[in-house]
Amino acid sequence: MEAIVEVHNLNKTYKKRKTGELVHAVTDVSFEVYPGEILGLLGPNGAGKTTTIKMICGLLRPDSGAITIKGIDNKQKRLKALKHISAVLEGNRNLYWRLTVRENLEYFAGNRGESKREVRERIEELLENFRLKEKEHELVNRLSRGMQQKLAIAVAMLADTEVILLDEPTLGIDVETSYEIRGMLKEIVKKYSKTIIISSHDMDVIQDICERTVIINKGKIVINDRIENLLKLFEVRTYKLALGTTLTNEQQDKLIQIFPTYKYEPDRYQSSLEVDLLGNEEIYELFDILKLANTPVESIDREMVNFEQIFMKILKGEKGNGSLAQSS
Ligand SMILES: Nc1ncnc2c1ncn2[C@@H]1O[C@H](COP(=O)(O)OP(=O)(O)OP(=O)(O)O)[C@@H](O)[C@H]1O
Repeated sequence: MEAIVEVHNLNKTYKKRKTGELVHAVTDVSFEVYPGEILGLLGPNGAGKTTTIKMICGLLRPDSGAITIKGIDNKQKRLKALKHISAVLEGNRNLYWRLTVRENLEYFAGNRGESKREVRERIEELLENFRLKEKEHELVNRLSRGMQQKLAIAVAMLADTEVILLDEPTLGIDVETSYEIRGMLKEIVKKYSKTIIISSHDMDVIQDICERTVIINKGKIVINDRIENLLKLFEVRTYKLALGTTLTNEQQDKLIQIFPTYKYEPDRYQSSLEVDLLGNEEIYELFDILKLANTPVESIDREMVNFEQIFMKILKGEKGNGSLAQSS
């Protein structure tokens, strides 16, 4: 499948106004986005997500590198390329605060050359899809942040572009509306065959709605992979065991060889032992060690690693189990 957005070796440096110091906001960033995909740009604050999004939607000029949208270079044929993209940027909701929900939709639909009936139908559909119908006559400045964000996305949908860029769409929004927006985005992609690039520092949001994520840290891509693969790559299970007695020195020597990160708290009546296991085989090695002194196991609890822990490991530069993470 051909990519709909291609980003090649982007670089952007800012100069701090006060000190003149250079900030390398984006360094050699390359990735592709495929039609129908929701791609997550994930990274901590200051990672370079907004800068990347602004370069893709033509609001910032890269120092070097290229961006193509549907094969059109956005430097050489800027307007033609940008016709395929709409964006909702964080903190800048592109809405008229003194107009109502419906009036905003009517205003932004106004200059698209559609007939009045077509415009009315589109607006009705968006009001329904974004569950804004009951607030259609409310002034935007009276709406909650979550409602404003839903309207901003609905306005972006009016342009009917294939690609939609969303910068931190759930930031500062209550949990319920955040879930509602996530659900809507999934629906939009399916129903209207859209491609979405979404930036967030929230692992939960990315894991919930994206199939693939590009993780950025300090302006550089550290990983570009399917979330499912990342979960497999870092599949570590922590086993917590309650033991009926203490471990012998020989058992502890063996443990440190096989499970270097193990945690042990001895207690005459009930000791606790925590080990991280990568593969299924290792559990047998653990039982072999316990058998050496016939240590009774009173209970076992298992915890799976979650995407948030994986994200932290990736930021710390860990490579996962066995196969190396790719970074392009
Ligand atoms: N106009 C600017 N002038 C100077 N430095 C800037 C400017 N805009 C961004 N930066 C710096 O560039 C780096 C990347 O910022 P960017 O906003 O792209 O990151 P981000 O991942 O979107 O983070 P956040 O979630 O905090 O917005 C940061 O160190 C930021 O301080």
